[in-house]
Amino acid sequence: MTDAATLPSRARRLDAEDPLARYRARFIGHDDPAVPAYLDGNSLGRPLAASVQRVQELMVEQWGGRLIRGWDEGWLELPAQLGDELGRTALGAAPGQCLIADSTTVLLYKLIHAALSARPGRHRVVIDRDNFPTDRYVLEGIAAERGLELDWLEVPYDGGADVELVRSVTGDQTALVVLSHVAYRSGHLADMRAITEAVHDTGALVLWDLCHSVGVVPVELDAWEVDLAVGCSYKYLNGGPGAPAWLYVRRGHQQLTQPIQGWLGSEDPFGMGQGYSPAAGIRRFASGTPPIIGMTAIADMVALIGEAGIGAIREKSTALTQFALEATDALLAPHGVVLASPRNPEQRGSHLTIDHPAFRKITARLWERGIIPDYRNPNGLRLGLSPLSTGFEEVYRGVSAIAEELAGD
Ligand SMILES: Cc1ncc(COP(=O)(O)O)c(C=O)c1O
Ligand SMILES: Nc1ccccc1C(=O)C[C@H](N)C(=O)O
Repeated sequence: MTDAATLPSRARRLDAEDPLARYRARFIGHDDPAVPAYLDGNSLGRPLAASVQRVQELMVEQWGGRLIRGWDEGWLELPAQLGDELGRTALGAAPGQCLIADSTTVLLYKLIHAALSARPGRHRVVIDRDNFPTDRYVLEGIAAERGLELDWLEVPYDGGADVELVRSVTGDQTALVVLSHVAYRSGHLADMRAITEAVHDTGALVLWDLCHSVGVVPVELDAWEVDLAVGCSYKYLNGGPGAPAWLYVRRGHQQLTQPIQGWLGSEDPFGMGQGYSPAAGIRRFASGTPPIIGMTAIADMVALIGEAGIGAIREKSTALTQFALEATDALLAPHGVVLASPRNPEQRGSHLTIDHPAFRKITARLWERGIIPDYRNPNGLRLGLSPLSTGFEEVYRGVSAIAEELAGD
């Protein structure tokens, strides 16, 4: 049992010994006294200072200077180029399988349809009950549209999908399974490799949502034979509010087609001919004009992930959530706070959810103090710890402020 009195000195020591600590200074606002603890990097990551310059260059030199010529001079290739970089640094994906585009919601729509068309004789789809709302809503909509049956995976409140659960709801009628790698609420980290294999044993495809794991949990999409994946870029990829999402389509599935038949996914966009014919390769999963400004900051974070190394990032992420857990046990459990995330660090991503009936009320007071966790209905606070921008003392300041607010409640 951690002694509460030792937490501040332990936090200082962990910061002093942290091999990634020097990267914190690269983020805007990391030392802002008005925000003593930013614990919401899993909703919106901080901006990198490098991105200010990159956006400025884009606007002044490329956009302002080159004008429409910019499209011929590289913009059109950026979604696939940046996708390749992301694949290399964070996803274990060889080039030609990732693309930056649209939002996660739209990519889910495209890839669910694409996958279902690959399994025409099967009429059941699976998703977990606690998946992020957009994943559930999109799948529910498509199931209704295509006359499919939905099988719900009932996951434990403080856990998530595992192989046994997946096996219990899949069979020879299952066309597709849609799961999150790290659960948005509990933070549970699914065994992507084993579950993908179990789904394949039934002949179905699997679509993984990596919103809460990309950039913090290493994955090997190629080696684990993942079919399809999507993720956003505004959490641990620090792309900024509304930055575009990304998709992965395994090379062997790139004969699939998607339903939003836009000109930039066609074989010859500037031929502007009659009738849609999809491009070869990953580009067929694009639809409209790529958001060039919106994807600019992602490039800086992808480069930083490459520099720091995804393995080292995962180590710090685990150390941060472990320290947050110890601080929670020591400072918050006495107030009746309950952990709603896995205790085993191997089974969780980079955030913890903790529950208490007073959390709805005290969140506003915390935000006013610049202590910024996320509130999640009905009783949850999420502590999202972004390994390259969050420090251990920052975690301590956050958890002790929560304890103060609970004590004063
Ligand atoms: C697991 C997951 N999927 C999807 C989304 C959101 O999708 P979109 O970027 O389309 O809003 C989020 C968070 O916003 C998420 O956590
Ligand atoms: N995109 C957002 C826009 C506004 C507020 C929050 C978000 C989030 O990303 C929420 C996050 N996906 C979650 O797991 O709760």
